[in-house]
Amino acid sequence: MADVSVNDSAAERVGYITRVQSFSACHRLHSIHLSDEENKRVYGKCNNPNGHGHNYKVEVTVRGKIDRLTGMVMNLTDLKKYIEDVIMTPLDHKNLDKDVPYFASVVSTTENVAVYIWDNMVKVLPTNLLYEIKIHETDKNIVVYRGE
Ligand SMILES: Nc1nc2c(c(=O)[nH]1)N=C([C@H](O)[C@H](O)COP(=O)(O)OP(=O)(O)OP(=O)(O)O)CN2
Ligand SMILES: [Zn+2]
Repeated sequence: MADVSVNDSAAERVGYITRVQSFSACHRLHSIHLSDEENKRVYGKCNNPNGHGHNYKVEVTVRGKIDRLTGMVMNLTDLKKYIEDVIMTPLDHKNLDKDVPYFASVVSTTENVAVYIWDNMVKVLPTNLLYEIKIHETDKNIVVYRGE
């Protein structure tokens, strides 16, 4: 009798799975490549030396074959652990510009936060699995990075 517990379709199925994680951090938009005047003009209120905070919401999406035996693209419990190591430990309740060495020379826009998370997530995930980092900086400001 056929084993009905596995997906025995001949076609290979590809799935996208996402885990959402929130973290809180403060920052100031300030580029070391611009003068003080240019920084004020480009970043406006976000260049205020006192900085400001966000409750960031990050969506980490992986894309891959749905394993016929396990029924998973990858185990979400493993993804949760990677997110803890790559996002929560270095970024949560931190001053991005002062506490995260990467942002000493890279301006902490949400685009660059997404690149930072991407670059560190690809180091720990199985090859070619990471598909997208989406960050909700505020309810209205959303950034997507796909490694391009
Ligand atoms: N391309 C980018 N532009 C801006 C970024 C960024 O990361 N990438 N960041 C900021 C500021 O840091 C700040 O987050 C924006 O704050 P604000 O405009 O106040 O946010 P809202 O749009 O949600 O505020 P509302 O006043 O409710 O519209 C600026 N630009
Ligand atoms: Zn900001």
